[in-house]
Amino acid sequence: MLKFANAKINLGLHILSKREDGYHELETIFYPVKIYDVVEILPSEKLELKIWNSDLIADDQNLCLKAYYLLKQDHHIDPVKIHLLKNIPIGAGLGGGSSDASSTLELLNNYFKLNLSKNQLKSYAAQLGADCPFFIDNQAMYAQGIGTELSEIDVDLSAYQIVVIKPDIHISTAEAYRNVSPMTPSVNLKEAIRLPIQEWKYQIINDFEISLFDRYPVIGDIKAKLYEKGAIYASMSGSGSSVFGIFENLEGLEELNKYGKVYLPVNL
Ligand SMILES: C[C@](O)(CO)[C@H](O)COP(=O)(O)OP(=O)(O)OC[C@H]1O[C@@H](n2ccc(N)nc2=O)[C@H](O)[C@@H]1O
Ligand SMILES: Nc1ncnc2c1ncn2[C@@H]1O[C@H](COP(=O)(O)OP(=O)(O)OP(=O)(O)O)[C@@H](O)[C@H]1O
Repeated sequence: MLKFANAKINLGLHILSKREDGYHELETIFYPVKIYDVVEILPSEKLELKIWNSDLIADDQNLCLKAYYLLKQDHHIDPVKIHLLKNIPIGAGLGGGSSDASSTLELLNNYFKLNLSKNQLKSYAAQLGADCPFFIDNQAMYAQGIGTELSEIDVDLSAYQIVVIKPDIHISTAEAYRNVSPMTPSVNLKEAIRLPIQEWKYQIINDFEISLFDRYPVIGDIKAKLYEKGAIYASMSGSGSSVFGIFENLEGLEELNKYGKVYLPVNL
């Protein structure tokens, strides 16, 4: 049994306050993008994880195994072999590990016929990471709280092409949060997203950009280059380091590969 685990981008990201537990209250809009890992579950005598195309260590800290152990606490599930083909860059703000975790929950739910509801799966996903529950819905969602309180929002970018550039910079999410200052947003994100996309440039902000562009100027350079190449809207995604641009067409973007790895949408 196999699942293509897509990535996500953040359309706007406001860090509102820091909580007692060290997490941050935020608001953001998650949007799925056509960059995929592949997760496969196979019958096995013993639990095993194999990873391709990545130097990730296949240990118990991997989110695919964390998802397995989490379900095993409550359900009788036999050992399986999990195959993971990585393509979503790590430390990119694209939710790759989170997507793999949620995809593993869904695959195990189907493989062992656990009949878990979407809400039950989202509850398990929230225990694996703040970005994980979104991937159970896997459609444009407005997120609050630490990122796990989700509500549908009407955003449709299917008429556009989303290009992602990943510079050779790994940013840990925790590090990014340690260096960001919560602030009261000057724009209502749910209203701004309803503006014509041509106006998003001035209204829809990722609060991580201020601190991270200062520490890694090349990320800001990539954003500027995407606009130079005709992006209607461009922004760093999540806690970085990747930057995405929304285009009407993909002509003339070859030069972007000197800034990092270019990820073009894959129409499966
Ligand atoms: C930056 C975003 O990608 C925006 O979508 C998410 O907030 C991050 O979600 P994530 O990678 O799933 O984050 P987690 O794995 O849950 O947490 C990693 C670390 O990020 C910090 N963290 C995460 C989410 C949040 N709302 N506040 C935080 O301060 C915490 O230090 C936490 O220990
Ligand atoms: N299956 C996995 N794929 C990628 N990273 C994983 C996985 N399992 C555990 N990790 C760990 O999770 C951390 C973050 O992974 P992930 O790719 O989700 O972060 P990200 O790209 O920064 O996304 P975001 O910050 O938006 O959640 C990495 O440090 C990695 O070591």
